[in-house]
Amino acid sequence: MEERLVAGGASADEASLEYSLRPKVLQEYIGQEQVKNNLKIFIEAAKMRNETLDHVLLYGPPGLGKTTLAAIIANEMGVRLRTTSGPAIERPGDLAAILTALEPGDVLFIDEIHRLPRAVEEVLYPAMEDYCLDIVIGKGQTARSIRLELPPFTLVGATTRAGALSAPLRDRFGVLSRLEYYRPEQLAQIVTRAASLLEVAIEEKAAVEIAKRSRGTPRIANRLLRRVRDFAQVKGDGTITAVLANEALELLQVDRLGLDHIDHKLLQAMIEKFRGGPVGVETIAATIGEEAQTIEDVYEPYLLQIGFLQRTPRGRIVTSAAYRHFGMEEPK
Ligand SMILES: Nc1ncnc2c1ncn2[C@@H]1O[C@H](COP(=O)(O)OP(=O)(O)OP(=O)(O)O)[C@@H](O)[C@H]1O
Ligand SMILES: [Mg+2]
Repeated sequence: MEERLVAGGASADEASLEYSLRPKVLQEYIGQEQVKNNLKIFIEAAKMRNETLDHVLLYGPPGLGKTTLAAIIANEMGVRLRTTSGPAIERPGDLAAILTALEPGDVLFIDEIHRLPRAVEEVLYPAMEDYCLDIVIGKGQTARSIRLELPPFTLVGATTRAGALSAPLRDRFGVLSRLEYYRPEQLAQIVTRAASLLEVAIEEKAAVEIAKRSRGTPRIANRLLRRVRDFAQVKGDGTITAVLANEALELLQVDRLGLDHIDHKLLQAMIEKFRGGPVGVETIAATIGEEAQTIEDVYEPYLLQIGFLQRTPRGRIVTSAAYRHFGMEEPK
């Protein structure tokens, strides 16, 4: 897969910068009103009762703020955050080590929780339900199981693929929160906030322009902002004006809906080779030389979201809106 400016996932060198732009409290977290309001109530109630917060599952596309929210939850609860991820926990023993090191009330954040091995998942069930750990000691005839008490803790799981989570695991979360793509006006607010943290002046119209091209995703908004800032520093006096923003985004080849050359390639292949479909994902994948899974997980969600693609039992269809965007005639 090639590197994309409008990819939802984080690039390798982005982590530390993202960290500095992360809101630390719910109040600073823009958008996702429903998720925020729910969490606010659960957090307040748990604090009033002096209990740990119920386990929380955060799911939604990459870059929408799951990791950010996990840190906010720990912060608002006034407890420590321990972070790990599904692929990092290979054996039940790895999880046991993490769980027994927790202190009462801690938030344990497991990113990409759908990638936990099944054997590890099974250790997690009683830990989530009863704060205990069943471990087997010895082998064969002499093997026996002992039960270890754990401190009460809150598990916050994050996943981009809620469907890939097993039902028993999903059922053990008390709070399930789905993050939605952000509206342009919310993204403009996020851009303005990030600009002030980066200490760069930006015109409101420029923030709106960046927001429109950010595919509903704060991570992309912040990334475009940094690229436009570089441009404004070199070409202007440092202030990001609407004119400079537009010029930069044009050069970066992100169109006014945030589509890049990969989206264009995919849609155009469907239009030119298959008269706009219906065409199966496997066939599209073979045509543009990509994995079907990548198309489903990475390329397609935003195109479906803005109504440029439609999913049907017979395959994907390019919609009239997409034809209009490219200024192309739709076949009868
Ligand atoms: N609601 C928000 N308000 C302001 N900034 C946000 C918000 N949500 C996300 N961001 C910004 O977007 C960036 C990406 O967010 P985050 O890393 O939390 O996404 P994620 O959902 O965990 O992505 P992934 O699925 O790749 O792990 C962060 O640096 C943060 O600054
Ligand atoms: Mg994350």
